[in-house]
Amino acid sequence: MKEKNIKPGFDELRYVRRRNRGLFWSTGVFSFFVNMLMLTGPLYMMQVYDRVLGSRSEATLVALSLLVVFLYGMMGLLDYARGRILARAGARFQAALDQRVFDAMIRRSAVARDPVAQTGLSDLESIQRLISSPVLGAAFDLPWTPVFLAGIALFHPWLGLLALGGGAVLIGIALLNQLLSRTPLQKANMSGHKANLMSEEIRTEAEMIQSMGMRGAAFQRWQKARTSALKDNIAANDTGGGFTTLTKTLRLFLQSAMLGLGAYLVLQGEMTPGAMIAGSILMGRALAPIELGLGQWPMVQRAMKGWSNLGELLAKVPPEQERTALPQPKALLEVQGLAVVPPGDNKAQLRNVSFRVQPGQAIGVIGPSGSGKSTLAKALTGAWRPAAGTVRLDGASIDQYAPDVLGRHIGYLPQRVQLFDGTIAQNIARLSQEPDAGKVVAAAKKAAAHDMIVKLPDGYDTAVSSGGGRLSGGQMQRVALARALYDDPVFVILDEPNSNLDNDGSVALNQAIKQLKAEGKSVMIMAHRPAAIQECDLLLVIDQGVQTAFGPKDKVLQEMVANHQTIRKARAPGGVQ
Ligand SMILES: Nc1ncnc2c1ncn2[C@@H]1O[C@H](COP(=O)(O)OP(=O)(O)OP(=O)(O)O)[C@@H](O)[C@H]1O
Repeated sequence: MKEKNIKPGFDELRYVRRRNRGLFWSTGVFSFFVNMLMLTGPLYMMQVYDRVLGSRSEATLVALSLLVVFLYGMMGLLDYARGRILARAGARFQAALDQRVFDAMIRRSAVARDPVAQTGLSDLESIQRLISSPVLGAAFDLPWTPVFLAGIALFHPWLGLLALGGGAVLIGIALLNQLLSRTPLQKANMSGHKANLMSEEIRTEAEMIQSMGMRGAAFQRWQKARTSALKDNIAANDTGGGFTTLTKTLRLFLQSAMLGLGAYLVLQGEMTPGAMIAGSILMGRALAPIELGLGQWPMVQRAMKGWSNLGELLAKVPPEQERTALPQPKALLEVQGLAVVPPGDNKAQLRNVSFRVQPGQAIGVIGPSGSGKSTLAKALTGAWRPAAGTVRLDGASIDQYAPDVLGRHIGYLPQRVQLFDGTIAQNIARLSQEPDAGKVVAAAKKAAAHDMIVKLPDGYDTAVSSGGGRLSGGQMQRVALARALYDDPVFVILDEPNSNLDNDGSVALNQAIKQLKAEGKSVMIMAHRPAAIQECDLLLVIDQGVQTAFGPKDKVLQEMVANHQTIRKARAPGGVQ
């Protein structure tokens, strides 16, 4: 099958699995020889009991023993090689899909709150772990179970019957185990995942928890989640553990039963003692893969769930189409009839918004809290997809740009600034491992952050964390502004850019906006404070998700003042009620 004909979802997983076919075939061939060599033990026993002990020949014993050492050595080597092949098959499977799953997780999480998007990478890892584990080796051994059972029947039909009956009971137990332990295991996995997420959240918010005296409450919350995860885990263990013990006990019993029945047949003169011992060993070998699989069932179950989650996730998020590269756009933004529904919500928080920004213009977006300003910013950056209407940059709708390319054209300073673990330079260069120093410094200078950064002990190489590390709120905001201006975007969206800035910071910000305008770029500023819209030419007013005014700033402000006065007069004594 050609790569382009693959349907997104399970087909992609199967395709990658098929690409490992060569490795699986060699595992199969190795398994054939390993299982053939498994006969070494039983055959040796037969020879020792029936030949050596009968003939009392020490030379035969020595020769047989040397042969056995060689054969076991070969078996060990082949088994080891098989393990190495499977480890590589698992790693290859993961490497072939990690970028695709990573992208799908991010793209899905940006548009919906979907549980399958939360666990994508760990689902992929659970499949990799299963492929690399001895359980998959055991799966390759499983086809040999009936062969070994048939081999036992060759010693004596009664022994064969016992082996067959025992094998059937064990397979029945395995099926019952799958049926009964699936739900508890899935529940345990889910509650464990929830508890881990919570502890991660508590860890990242440690400072706030400490400063607000929330440690006890946070512990209780986490403890509740952990207790429920432990309870689910114990329930799953009780079910799975019961089956594992049952299998082990039954296997031991069957091996002894085989000896007992064998001894009876020897007494009847129907079999040799060597065959009796060999039958018992073969029985153990035949049932070993079932026992191993049952013991590791949580891993199998986790991988199966991972496979179904991943298939669902990839089906929901098809790979991105290759887009024809567009030339560097002009800073012309046109929004027409835009409506936005936030991910996980079913109500539009922004409706029928239309405006146009020309190169060299700055537009202010004002409106009360919760009116939809940040929602507009997220739609313009392409993070949230419009439910209706269009957003065009230089004539092309923004989905015609590859997301990474659009990210370079549109700089974005979010309302809630978050940095990433790394240096300031890496953060400004949007996580590039080898930041272009020239571009980083240029962006920092534009954002009036350069002087502040070089005053830090390690300058641009100062390590910061998601919460900012040693940076103050205002310093973080300046670094984030530099990040927004990195690589010369043509359109810059600043969501409450001066919320943490002092007077100097605000002046520097306005200077940066002026410079961007002079370069023919355009800027959008979401603001509460008048100082932030000083450099704006246009004003867009949003109230409860609806555009109530748009036009030149002074005209819109005059209208607002006039409306305000009309309302005041109307409310004043003698006014129209
Ligand atoms: N992820 C989300 N899921 C559901 N609703 C959301 C989400 N984000 C925002 N909203 C809702 O959308 C509406 C607009 O929120 P938005 O953040 O755009 O307001 P804003 O104008 O930026 O407010 P502020 O001035 O306080 O920053 C609010 O009612 C908010 O509850």
